[in-house]
Amino acid sequence: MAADDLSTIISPALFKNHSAIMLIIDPESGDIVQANDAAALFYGFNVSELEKKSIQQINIFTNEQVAQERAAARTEGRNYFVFKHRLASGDMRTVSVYSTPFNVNGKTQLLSVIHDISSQRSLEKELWRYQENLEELIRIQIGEIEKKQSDQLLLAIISIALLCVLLLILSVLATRLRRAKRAAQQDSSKLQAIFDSIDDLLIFAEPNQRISAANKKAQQILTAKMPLFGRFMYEFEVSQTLSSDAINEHEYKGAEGNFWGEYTCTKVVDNDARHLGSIHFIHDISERIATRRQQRLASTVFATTNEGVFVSNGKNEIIMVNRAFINITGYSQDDALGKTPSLLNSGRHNSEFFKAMYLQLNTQGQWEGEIWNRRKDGCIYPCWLSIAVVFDDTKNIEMFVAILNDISLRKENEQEMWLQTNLDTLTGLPNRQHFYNKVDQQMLHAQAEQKRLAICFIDLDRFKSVNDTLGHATGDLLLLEASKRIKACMSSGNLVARLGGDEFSLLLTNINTVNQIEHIALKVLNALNSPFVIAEHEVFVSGSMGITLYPDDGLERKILIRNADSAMYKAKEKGRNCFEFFTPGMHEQAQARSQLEGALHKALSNNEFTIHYQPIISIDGERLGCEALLRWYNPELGHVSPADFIPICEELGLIVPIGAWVLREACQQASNWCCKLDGNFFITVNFSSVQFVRQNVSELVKECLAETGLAAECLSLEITETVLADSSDTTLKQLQAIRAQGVGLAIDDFGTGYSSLSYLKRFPLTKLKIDREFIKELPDNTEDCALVSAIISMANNLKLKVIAEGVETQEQEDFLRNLNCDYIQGFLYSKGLPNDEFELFLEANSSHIKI
Ligand SMILES: Nc1nc2c(ncn2[C@@H]2O[C@H](COP(=O)(O)O[C@H]3[C@@H](O)[C@H](n4cnc5c(=O)[nH]c(N)nc54)O[C@@H]3COP(=O)(O)O)[C@@H](O)[C@H]2O)c(=O)[nH]1
Repeated sequence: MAADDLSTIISPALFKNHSAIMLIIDPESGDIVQANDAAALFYGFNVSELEKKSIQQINIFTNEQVAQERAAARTEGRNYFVFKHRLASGDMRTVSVYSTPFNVNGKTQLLSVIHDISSQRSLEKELWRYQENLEELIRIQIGEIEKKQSDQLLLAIISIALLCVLLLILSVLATRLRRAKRAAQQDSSKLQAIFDSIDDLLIFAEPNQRISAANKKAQQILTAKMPLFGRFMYEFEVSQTLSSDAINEHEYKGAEGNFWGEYTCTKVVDNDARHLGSIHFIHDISERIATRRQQRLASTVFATTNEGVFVSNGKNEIIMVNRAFINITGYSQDDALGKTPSLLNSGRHNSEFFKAMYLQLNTQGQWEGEIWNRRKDGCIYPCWLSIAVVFDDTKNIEMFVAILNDISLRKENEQEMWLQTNLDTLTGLPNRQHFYNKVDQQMLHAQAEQKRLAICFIDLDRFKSVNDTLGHATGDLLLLEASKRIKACMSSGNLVARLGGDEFSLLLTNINTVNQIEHIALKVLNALNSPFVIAEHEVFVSGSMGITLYPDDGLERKILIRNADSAMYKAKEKGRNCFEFFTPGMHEQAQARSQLEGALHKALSNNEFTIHYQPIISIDGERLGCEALLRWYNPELGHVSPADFIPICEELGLIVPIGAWVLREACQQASNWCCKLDGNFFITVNFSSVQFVRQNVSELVKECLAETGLAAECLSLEITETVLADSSDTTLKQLQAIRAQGVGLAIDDFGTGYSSLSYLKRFPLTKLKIDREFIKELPDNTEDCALVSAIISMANNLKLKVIAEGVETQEQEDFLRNLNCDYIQGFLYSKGLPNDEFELFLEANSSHIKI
């Protein structure tokens, strides 16, 4: 390493005045940069002359000789060189030169210290010459001595010498052989090292393809730990397409599975052109082949996938689109290339949307989401877009790869599914599930906003009758119309749902005052109370509404729903067509109803029913009959009025078995009494419209008459107008079949339902019962008087017998007698009586009766 500058080696003064010959030489040019006084003295030039010369002008060695000397010094481990320098006088001097490098302004220079070793060399030569002479002299003397030795000894010596020479030659030969062998081994190792450093498979195979040499890579790849030598090249070929002299791509069997190689084969021949074998060179291209396959696969996928793919460059200009992209967007390749993806912009998303998208692409390298795009034809469609950013080595965006899926169909299906799950198919209103979800959602909102909600349950009054009598199709139309009316009463933000059957519910939000709720409730009830014209029928229904408030009445949806239900039942109890706000007591009532329902299910099998018989007496007192009235006594509930439990039996369908039981029992009793009164007796049995819809009443009647032996003429069925309102042929046929048996048909509660005079003509009726509502205020209420009078006169015209029920006073009886009413039924004579009591009544009154 060079010293920093000359002064670190020697001071300028010391250099100048030192007795040693010193030169500073530029090693690149050989120029003598500086010489000291001792140098000037030695070379015979003054200092300035010396400093204009180059060392080559002084050193008489040629460049080759200088190089040889440098090499000799290196080999001998010398730190000096021996050169021959020419002096100004022309004399030659053998010098030893010690050179030390140092830096001047970053440039290396040499400080050379020169010793004149000419005299030392000549002395050495002299000494050598003397030595040689001495040795020669000794050799001559020895030769003379030897000459004097005997011939035998000479011969022996010669023999031994010859032997030694021979041994020497042999040993030299052996040494040379060893060296040659070692050299050969070294050469072989070097060659092997070179071969092994090659990262491809290099195999030498004999003409018969037998492998005789291979590099490390070939060994590793082809057989791993097993020896490769002795195996044949063809053992590793997968196909027989190996070409002997062309670069080709082939598949090979490797130790760890097949691999692909680029194959080259070179024939090796000797000087006589004899084929010695071949060098097989295999470059592993498995990765290239895999990449190529992947690229092929990717381009096939790109071309054939159903997902639209487009690629844009760093400037976001589209540079590639696939077929699916063209199909989805309607833009051809020419339309799209060079444009930015804003070509697809639908205008549905604001700039914030795209800002967020590109921010995520820049920071996270990918974005995906739902987006609305516009096709070339202008149509807007939803897609699922996935964009991936490809960054270059300097982390700049090189391209965007976007995959576009048209999800219109999926959306439609989702929408369809959503509709099916959340909307009522008949009315299109939100269904129960959707309503519950909305309640949950609005409760959270109301809680956060400190607002009040109202949940209103609406049950259509008498809907069941309409459904049972006019049929389900009409019932459906009624529900549809009712839903429209309710909806029309709602302001935005409020929700109407159909919970099922004839139950609707309202979710009123942003409620500030109870008045607001009452206003809406009245509006809805009024809308429902107006007549409906459904399939040419004028139908009258109304609504009963239960209202509960959040958070006042409960904090949980389940509780609020239960409250609204209880309040709705209360409204029903209060006479329908009204609304009720929930009160805590209602819950107990709802529980009571549930208890009632449970008990009703077991009442028949528990023999809890009995029948009371209420006398019906002809106005002239000559004929006697009775109405069978069902009574229920439950050990826990006590006596329950039929007005309470019959509607529930109808709702639950229990009226069918219970009604059949009543008919059988009544016929049985009436059969006895008929016998006693010699056939001059009749009994009326109530039948609900539900019974006509759910069973064949005519058949039931036939069976009961047959079983009990009651004459058909002694039996009348009391049916309500709802039975007649059923326009279906089945009911009519049943009624005709009943009449055909000789059984009478009385229309009950006339004037309260869908009173239509056409019923009276159309159906084979025999009696008409005026409802006690019209009798109650006789004879004071002139309107009722006129009505009852008209009903009796009309019935007379139609040849129908008239029974006035609910007659409690003599005045009422007198009024009815004057109108020629046929029969009287009411507390004036008797309430409904148990079996034995009715028999007593019969006994007491039969003497008045004409037999
Ligand atoms: N489908 C069936 N319905 C039945 C059956 N048994 C009874 N019912 C119906 O239940 C309703 C209530 O009946 P009930 O409480 O028995 O009342 C009846 C009479 O007690 C009552 N009535 C009779 N006279 C008077 C009276 O002077 N004043 C007065 N306040 N009430 C009186 O009227 C009821 C009979 O009415 P109706 O049937 O319309 O003739 C009732 O609708 C029954 O029909 C059954 O087995 N099946």
